[in-house]
Amino acid sequence: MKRLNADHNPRNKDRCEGQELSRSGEAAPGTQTGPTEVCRGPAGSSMASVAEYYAGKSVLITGATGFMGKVLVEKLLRSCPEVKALYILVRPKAGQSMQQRVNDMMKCKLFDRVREDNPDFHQKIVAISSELTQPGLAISSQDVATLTACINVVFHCAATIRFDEPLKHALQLNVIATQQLLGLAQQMHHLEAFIHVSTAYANCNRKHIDEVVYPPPVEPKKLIESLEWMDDGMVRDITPRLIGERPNTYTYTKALAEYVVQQEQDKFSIGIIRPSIVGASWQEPFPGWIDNFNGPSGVFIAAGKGILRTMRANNDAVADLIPVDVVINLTVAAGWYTAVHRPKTALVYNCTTGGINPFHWGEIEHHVMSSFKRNPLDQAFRRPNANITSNYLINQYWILVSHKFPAFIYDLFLRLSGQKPQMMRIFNRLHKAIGLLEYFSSQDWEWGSENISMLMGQLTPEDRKIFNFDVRQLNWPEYIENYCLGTKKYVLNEDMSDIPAARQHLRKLRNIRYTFNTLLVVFIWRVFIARSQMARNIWYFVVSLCFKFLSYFRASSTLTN
Ligand SMILES: CCCCCCCCCCCCCCCCCCCC(=O)SCCNC(=O)CCNC(=O)[C@H](O)C(C)(C)COP(=O)(O)OP(=O)(O)OC[C@H]1O[C@@H](n2cnc3c(N)ncnc32)[C@H](O)[C@@H]1OP(=O)(O)O
Ligand SMILES: NC(=O)C1=CN([C@@H]2O[C@H](COP(=O)(O)OP(=O)(O)OC[C@H]3O[C@@H](n4cnc5c(N)ncnc54)[C@H](OP(=O)(O)O)[C@@H]3O)[C@@H](O)[C@H]2O)C=CC1
Repeated sequence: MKRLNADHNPRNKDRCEGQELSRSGEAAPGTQTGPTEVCRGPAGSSMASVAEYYAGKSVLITGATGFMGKVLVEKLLRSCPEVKALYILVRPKAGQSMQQRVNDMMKCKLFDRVREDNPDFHQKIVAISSELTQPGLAISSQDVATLTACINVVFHCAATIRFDEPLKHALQLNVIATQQLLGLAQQMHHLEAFIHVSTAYANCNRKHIDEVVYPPPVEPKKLIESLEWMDDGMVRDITPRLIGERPNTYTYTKALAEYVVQQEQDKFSIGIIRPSIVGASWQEPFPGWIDNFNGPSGVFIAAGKGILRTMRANNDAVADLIPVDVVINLTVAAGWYTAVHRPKTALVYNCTTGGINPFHWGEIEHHVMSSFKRNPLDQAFRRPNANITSNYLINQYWILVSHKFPAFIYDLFLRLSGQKPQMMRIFNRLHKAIGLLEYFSSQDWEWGSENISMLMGQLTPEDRKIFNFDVRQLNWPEYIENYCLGTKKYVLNEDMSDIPAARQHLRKLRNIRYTFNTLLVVFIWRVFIARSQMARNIWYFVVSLCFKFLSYFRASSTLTN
């Protein structure tokens, strides 16, 4: 297995150095001039603003139907209205044709602001049928000809982000499809920038992660060749050995993908975006937009519904959440910078919050819980009251008491009333999902961010507002509040006017709990205390001790007064 030497990947900052941001958030003076020796030299439009650059350009986007891809499409259409066309690679899925899927996507609320500005925005979107796991990405030769003739910028967002993906499939999509897309990009006559979306956790086996492509855990070509002849069982058996310290095939294959992208840096200008845990939008197109259960969103929802009551996480570890609009603003700006300044080597951007505006899992827990108490989700199973702990045994205890026991009682009730039990099944799925997330919520990482600072320094003051990725301005409590409301409105499609009824439901649940606790005390009394002389003696002893303490404290407080 050939291993690459880290020294062969000199740090980007040495070659394309920018200036650090001043504390006020403004770029230091003089940063408008792009780096010189480190770049191929600015292209003709070097002084153009971001929107001016994209005017008249044709852009190719993979993963446009996904969470981040949709936000990217929306942002380009809204903030770069003169963009010529957005070519999106889409596959038919779940019985829907490619075109149906694109039509549905454009009807989505996310596009309301674009629709207001330009009701004909759909004319700029050109859907190309493509299944990324197929040879040649399953793009027709006619479409290949169109793309190679007109594309100026490529944004590669598509990936499998599942943490339980079998290695072969993750490799096929995250690495081989990326290689194929790079092959297509090489044929593009007018390509100015190739932007690859990676993850900040691609190198989560390291504690400090700089903005460099690290040597891959294995030479991708060799791994692809080896896995080709192995059956699924064999691959499953060797996967833990291959991924080593990484927690899943996702982070492993994303690390390999970065390497295959970097290998092409001599052929065209490349940018690699590494977001951390992408959450709901902060500001754009409106606060709190989110459309899936991935990452923390599913955890927040499960906690808001009163299903999740305990989870293993470190209260003091940094929760490196990054709003989706911040990631997309940075991505669009990086596309502009890469095309205009043409850096000689692939520039990596660690798009994270931890080093700049840290917030911790303990604080997230507090704000999520208080937000869902103020604005409850509909039909909660129990009152939202989740706690995180880093202690394995304490977590197991609460799983038993607060998850399994209520699930058992509820399923018993369902069975007795002739319905199908379901709660235990829901908890089993939830435990599997949170088990896969615990790795990320139990520790923290440090990320370098020199290229982010450099990029911010390159933007005009106006572009810094339009493509804002300065997370120092992020107010976490406000963001978390909007995030929780966003899960209610956009993921669960719950009506905000039903909040009073949801609050009433929580009051009902509280009363049920009080009644249940009272009945439990009476039951314990009847079974143990009323029936056994010894239990009664212990009970009287404890009660008299309490009285003695009380009268002692009362007497001593009267004396001191
Ligand atoms: C205690 C409360 C207070 C909160 C404070 C503490 C919070 C700690 C949170 C910690 C979060 C840490 C997050 C770390 C993330 C690291 C990110 C690395 C960054 C990235 O680059 S990748 C993006 C992240 N990727 C993911 O999150 C994917 C993870 N998901 C999976 O791998 C699979 O979905 C999973 C979990 C294995 C489940 O697989 P499966 O059982 O096969 O289910 P499906 O995925 O097919 O889903 C079926 C169906 O269910 C919906 N769904 C999924 N998850 C949930 C959920 N949690 N709750 C409810 N419903 C859920 C899913 O949307 C599907 O619905 P369909 O309608 O599409 O069928
Ligand atoms: N979400 C997060 O927290 C983070 C995400 N990232 C990275 O951001 C990128 C986007 O992630 P996100 O938007 O959240 O992911 P999603 O799962 O929401 O979107 C994935 C996209 O890839 C497409 N895709 C998947 N498989 C295929 C295929 N075989 N052929 C064609 N298209 C396919 C999906 O299309 P379809 O709709 O047809 O399934 C979808 O458009 C990824 O590269 C991910 O690694 C990085 C850090 C964090």
